[in-house]
Amino acid sequence: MKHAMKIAVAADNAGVALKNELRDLLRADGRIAEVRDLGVPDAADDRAYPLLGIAAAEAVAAGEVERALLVCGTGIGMCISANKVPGVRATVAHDSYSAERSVKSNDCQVLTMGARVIGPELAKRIVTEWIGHVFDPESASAAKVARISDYEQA
Ligand SMILES: O=C(CO)[C@H](O)COP(=O)(O)O
Repeated sequence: MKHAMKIAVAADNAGVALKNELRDLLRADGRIAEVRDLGVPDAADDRAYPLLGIAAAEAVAAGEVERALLVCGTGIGMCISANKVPGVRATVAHDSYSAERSVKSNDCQVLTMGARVIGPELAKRIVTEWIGHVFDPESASAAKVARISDYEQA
């Protein structure tokens, strides 16, 4: 049987509506074993994006989940925050090709999006595709990604 992925989702109050839509989409996707919602639950919760983004990235780094999907207003703050966690590679992407290459070229475990940048239907399509992409450790990209890890560990 194919391994079913675990994924964390999180957002600040600017991204929570889109995060909740994407969470529900992922929960209905048979390729996902578990969708862990780290919050915020609704727009009344004004916790700042770094708290949520770092918590999700730490879950990735700890191996509790394979991937994380993070939403804020632009996706940028979540991306910066997640990338501060050692071992985590996060990208903001609002197009199909970038989301695909973030996995295949860069072995990114974290995708971030901006709810003030992208509409829900396009975001859903990109996320559905993103889940299907896998990094090939035998690919020519692997040595390049390893250089990033080497720098981080030096
Ligand atoms: O988009 C955000 C961070 O990148 C966040 O949702 C809003 O941040 P703010 O503009 O600093 O309020």
